[in-house]
Amino acid sequence: MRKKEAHILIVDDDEDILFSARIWLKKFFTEVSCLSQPKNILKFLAEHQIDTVLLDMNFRKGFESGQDGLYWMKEIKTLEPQLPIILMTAYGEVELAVEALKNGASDFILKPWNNEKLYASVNLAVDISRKNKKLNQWENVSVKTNQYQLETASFAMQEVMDQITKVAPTDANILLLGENGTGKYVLAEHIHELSERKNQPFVHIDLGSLSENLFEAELFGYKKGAFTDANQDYSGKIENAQNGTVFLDEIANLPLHLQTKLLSLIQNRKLTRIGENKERTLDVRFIFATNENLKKAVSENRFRKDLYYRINTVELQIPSLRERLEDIPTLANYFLEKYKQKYHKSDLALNESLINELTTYSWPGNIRELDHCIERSVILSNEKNLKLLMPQDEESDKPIVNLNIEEMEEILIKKALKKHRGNISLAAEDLGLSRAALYRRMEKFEL
Ligand SMILES: Nc1ncnc2c1ncn2[C@@H]1O[C@H](COP(=O)(O)OP(=O)(O)OP(=O)(O)O)[C@@H](O)[C@H]1O
Repeated sequence: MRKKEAHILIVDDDEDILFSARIWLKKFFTEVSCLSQPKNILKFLAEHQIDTVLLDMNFRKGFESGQDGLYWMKEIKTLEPQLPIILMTAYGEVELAVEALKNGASDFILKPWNNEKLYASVNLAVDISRKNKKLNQWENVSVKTNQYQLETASFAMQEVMDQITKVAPTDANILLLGENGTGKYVLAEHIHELSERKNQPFVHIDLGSLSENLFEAELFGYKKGAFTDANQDYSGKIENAQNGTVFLDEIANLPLHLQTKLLSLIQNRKLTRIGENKERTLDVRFIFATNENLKKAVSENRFRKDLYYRINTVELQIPSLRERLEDIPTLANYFLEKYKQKYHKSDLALNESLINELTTYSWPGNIRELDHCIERSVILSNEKNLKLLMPQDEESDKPIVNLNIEEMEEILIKKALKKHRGNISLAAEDLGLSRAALYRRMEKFEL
């Protein structure tokens, strides 16, 4: 079995526990570190990218109240609020478990543990940690890509992957075009991993999920006093990617005046923070993405032509899922395996008729929608039989080729909004879109 790229930290004063947990977890995860003294946790976290912490609750003999563990958990949460922490104790009290979970523990394990359960708990925490890192768009994220299914049987996708292999090791700017959920982020991260910059930061900046008035400060940084709220010097996200890769997502959302500033930055490789005269030399590789038609944006003067030609040194069109139907079985099985493990339903399987059902749907939300569909189906199926819960779509049995995608998108969005009584978050989740992406579409269809 291929090990998952993740760094697990175990903190316990019992060397035997450290030894046996490490041996077991090393089978599944690439890196497992141990600390016997909790006072060293914060320094360790500051120096390493950790995905999950396994933390003992009692470090002092005679003090078995669990308060030590709760104290250290709070300390960790102050430094890294989203880092999943699994607490361990030999004293199985329900109250303690409840208190730990209430205080933000992602799970609670009793010693001596069952190895399978320990693995399942850590594995789930690692997945959550990755999700958090991705959601936290403004943090430096350095997760590896082997948690994805990148092999493809589709000719169109093979072409994309071939080009990626060629261009990834260079510093060429790359523009990834494709609908929402086609895997542009996944591919950007893959490109970074194939490049010489792989051990440097990979910084994802999503211009679709940020308010426009934060763009400049967040991208370029500022000097203390540059504007009312600038209480201290602040390095922008682009600067934070020094020596690494910046993935600038939803680039079409960048307003014209910042397009000019970005163009100058890409051309001159010099960055000036807001309110500063000093130029800082920048060494980063840029990857851009959008689901908009940039050529159209250029023709409508919403996007600078010179910037467009600067960012599309290599332009890759990522096919939608309905254009790569041959990948649906592999992707669906990949997600099924993931969720079988997560929800402890090892007997579920996809048969031919279920695969057929999957391939006759049009997947407007692409891989993200397929992912959610399989997760929902696993959760709601009984232990033995997988029942597919396809996205609600009366149109799904019509031949795909004759359908107008735009119209279908609109129908689906209306349905999702109706189903969830206008709740944007739930509708977006159901559709496999981000909230920002759903808002953009609602604007487009004037809903
Ligand atoms: N090759 C893949 N293997 C496994 N999961 C994938 C793959 N490609 C995409 N996914 C999953 O599908 C979802 C959408 O992928 P991603 O965020 O990369 O798409 P995107 O094109 O950047 O979407 P958006 O434009 O909405 O931001 C994610 O949950 C991602 O993990």
